[in-house]
Amino acid sequence: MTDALELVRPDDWHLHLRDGVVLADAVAHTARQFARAIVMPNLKPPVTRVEEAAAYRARIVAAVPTALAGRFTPLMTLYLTDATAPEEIARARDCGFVHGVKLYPAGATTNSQSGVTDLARVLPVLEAMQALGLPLLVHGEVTDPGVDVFDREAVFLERHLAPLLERLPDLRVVVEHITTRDAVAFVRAAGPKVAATITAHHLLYSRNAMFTGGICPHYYCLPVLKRELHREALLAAATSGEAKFFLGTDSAPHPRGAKESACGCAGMFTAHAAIELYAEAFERAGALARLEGFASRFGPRFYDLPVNTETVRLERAAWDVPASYPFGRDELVPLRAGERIAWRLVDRAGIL
Ligand SMILES: NC(=O)N[C@@H](CC(=O)O)C(=O)O
Ligand SMILES: [Zn+2]
Ligand SMILES: [Zn+2]
Repeated sequence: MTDALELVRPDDWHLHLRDGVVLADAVAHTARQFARAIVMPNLKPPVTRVEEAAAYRARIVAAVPTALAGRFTPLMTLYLTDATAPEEIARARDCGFVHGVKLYPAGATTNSQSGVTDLARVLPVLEAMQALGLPLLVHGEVTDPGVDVFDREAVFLERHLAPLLERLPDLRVVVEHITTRDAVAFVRAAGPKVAATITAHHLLYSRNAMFTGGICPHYYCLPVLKRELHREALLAAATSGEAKFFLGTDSAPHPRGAKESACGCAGMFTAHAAIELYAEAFERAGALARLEGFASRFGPRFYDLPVNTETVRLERAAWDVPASYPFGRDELVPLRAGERIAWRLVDRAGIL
C-alpha cells in the first residue's frame, strides 16, 4: 500500500471563484492546492470582455492569501453571448491571459441566462476561435425541457457538438465536467483537438448520493450526477492515461442558504480537498500512479502551457472536514462536511 505520493504541482482546469466579499475565501482553498486554475466567467454580470477579465484577474490576484502570493496564477476565460464580437476573440488571443471562451447554452446552469441561444448566432466568433486556436470550453447540456435531465449531456453532444465539430474540425474544444459514458466515447472518438475535464465528485459519486437517507442538496450539481455505470466509465477514462482527460474540479461554492432551500442551486464545493478526493478515486481504481498525468501534465499539454516545476506531497493521513467554511458574511458547506478524508496534501514549505 502506498502511503505517500509526490506529484508535480497540479492545476485545476475548471473552477468557480465568484467575486466580491466571498472571493478571498474561495481563492484561498484553490491557491493552497493548485498552481493555476481556469477561472469560469459566470459572474453576475458575466465576464464577456477582455477588459472585464483583466479587472477580475487583478481582483483574484489581490485576494490570494499573503503566504501564497505569487504562487497561484488565474487563467481567465470569456463568457460567450449571442452578442460577442469576433474582434473580441482577437483581443483575447493577443492579451495573453485569456485561455478560453466559455459556451453556456442559455439557461443550462448557474448564471447562464446571458448564454448562447443558438450556436448559429455565434458561428463567426467560433470561426475566429478556430483560426486563432483559442479553445472553446463547453457546458454540454441541452436546455430543451422535453429532454430528460439525465439525458441532456448525451443529447447536446449528438445534436449540437457533433455538427459543430464537423463544420469546424480544427476548433479546440474542452467538453467540461463530463458525466456520462456517452461523453467519454464522444471525446475518445473526436479528433486530437477535443478533450474533457472530469470532476472529483463525478468520479466518486453516482446519483444515489443525492437521495441517500432523504434529499441531499449538497450533492446537487450540473450536469447532475448520473448512474453508477457512468461513474465507472468516467473513472476508467480518468485513470486510463489518455491525455484527452484531465482534472477540472468544477468546485462551485454557494452560500449554505442557497443550497439548503426549497429550490436549491446547482454546484458542489470541493476545492478544500480537491487533490485528496481525486487521490481517493484513483486509489480505488488501483491507479494512483496515473494521478500525476491527469492532474499535472495533460491539462498543460492541451492548453499549450508549461508543466509546473514544483512538486507537492500527498500522505495517507486522515483528517476531518469541517462542518462549514467561511464564505464572506456567509458560510459554505464543503463536500464531505463533518466526514473523514484519507489523504492529505502536506505542507512542506510551511505555507499550505
Ligand atoms: N456545476 C454547477 O453545478 N454549477 C456551476 C455552473 C456550472 O459549472 O455549470 C456554478 O457556477 O455554480
Ligand atoms: Zn457547467
Ligand atoms: Zn462549472
